[in-house]
Formats: sequence, C-alpha cells, structure tokens
Amino acid sequence: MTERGDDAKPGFDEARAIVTASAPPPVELIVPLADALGRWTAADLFAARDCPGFNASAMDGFAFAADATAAATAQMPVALAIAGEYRAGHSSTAAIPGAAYPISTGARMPIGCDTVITTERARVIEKSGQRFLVFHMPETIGRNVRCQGEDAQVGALVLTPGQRITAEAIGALASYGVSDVPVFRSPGSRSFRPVTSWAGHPRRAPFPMPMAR
Ligand SMILES: Nc1nc2c(c(=O)[nH]1)N[C@H]1C(S)=C(S)[C@@H](COP(=O)(O)OP(=O)(O)OC[C@H]3O[C@@H](n4cnc5c(N)ncnc54)[C@H](O)[C@@H]3O)O[C@H]1N2
Ligand code: MOO
Repeated sequence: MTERGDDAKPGFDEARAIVTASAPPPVELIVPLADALGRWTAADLFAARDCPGFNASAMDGFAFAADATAAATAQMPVALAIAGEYRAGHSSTAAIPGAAYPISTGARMPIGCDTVITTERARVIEKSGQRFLVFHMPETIGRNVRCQGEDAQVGALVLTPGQRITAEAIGALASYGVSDVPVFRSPGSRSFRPVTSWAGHPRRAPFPMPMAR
C-alpha cells in the first residue's frame, strides 16, 4: 500500500497494526443457518447427512434395472411390464424383477432399479390392458439417477475455519443437513478500544464499523 507521506499520520501498515493490536480476539458463536449469511466460519463444518439422502430419479420417466434390457435389439426388442408408480415423497419398495415403474423427478428409486428413461424417450405399448416399456437397444446403467451421497457423504468436510458463508454455501449446508453454524462474531465499534497515540492526537478507529451481532 502507498504511504501517505504525512508525518502526522501513520502509513497503512502501521495503522493496520494499531487497529489489530486494539482488537480483542475473535469471539465464537453458534448461529442458526438462516442467520449465517455473510459471516465467517469459526470451525470445520461437516455434512450431517448424505446428499442426496437416497437414490433418486433425476427425470420424469420410468425406472427399471438396466440388466433387463441387455439383450434388446431392433429385431428382438425387450418389453418390460409397467407396474406401480413412484412419486416424490413415496417410500421405496422392492421392484418386481423385469418391471418398469413410472417415476417423477426427485422420487426415490424402487429397490432393484438402477436406471431411468425419460418420458420423452420412452416407447410405451399396450396389450390386453397391460402397458409395456419397449427397448430396441440396451440402456446405459445408471442413466438419470442421482445416487445417495454423490454430492456429499455424511461426515464429509464441507467448510474450513475462516471461510465466508455465501448464499451458495447456505444452500449447500442446508442440503447437507447442517442447521447450526459456528461463526466468529462480527466486529463492532464497541469491540475496539480508542486509539490514544495517533501521532499524539487522541483518535478512535478512523472508519465506521457495524455493531457486533
Ligand atoms: N422427462 C423429463 N424430466 C425432467 C426434465 C426433462 O426435460 N424431462 N428436466 C429435468 C430438470 S432440468 C429439472 S430442473 C427438473 C424440474 O423438476 P422440479 O420438480 O424440480 O420442478 P417443477 O416441475 O417446475 O416443480 C417445481 C414446483 O415448485 C413450485 N414452486 C416454485 N417456487 C416455489 C416456492 N418458492 N415455494 C414453493 N413452491 C414453489 C412450482 O410451482 C412447482 O410446482 O425436472 C427434471 N426432469
Ligand atoms: O432446469 Mo434443471 O437444468 O436441473 O435446473
């Protein structure tokens, strides 16, 4: 930083040293996540749960086990009987082997299903009142599925001390089940002692600061 060249006033580094020396050590607080925006972390933060918390569909479509489509060709298509239904909020139950399930974005995958085809790509036929999902080629396993813990696993280190809690961090912490956040109390004007030897002129810290919160 440039020095001011004015003997009556300290240069930047000296001024900073004076202010730093007059500041008390930072105070740690635990605040609810909703009050953490803009603060600085005071400790390591760990994911409190897996994110996603369960295997979920990333698309509206049909869930099935990709294995069941392995033999599909244009000449010998594979037809999976459409059963049940999985909507967001439903619990997961065991799939009938070889069946396909209508599923919505965010819904839990049926146990035993590992792949989702979107409604747009799905070819559905009906025979004698039963609907079938038809494949003319094998489907890639894992497509359109968000796996439990793929963003963060419970216990994963999410933030280290001294990091600014941004809006993005708030969203991530909420997803990871973190509800209370260790932060440093924001400095307030009352945190600083008056500076009494400022080139002989009693002064206070020369800039306005927010009150402690
Ligand atoms: N077969 C396909 N599936 C999906 C596709 C696709 O192209 N084909 N796109 C995927 C993508 S990308 C996304 S993103 C998701 C979107 O699904 P969501 O369920 O997340 O979103 P919506 O259907 O729009 O539902 C949102 C729902 O929330 C209501 N809303 C909006 N704001 C608020 C608020 N502040 N508080 C409460 N509720 C709110 C809104 O009215 C809607 O009802 O789909 C993939 N799947
Ligand atoms: O419309 Mo989306 O791309 O997952 O947010």
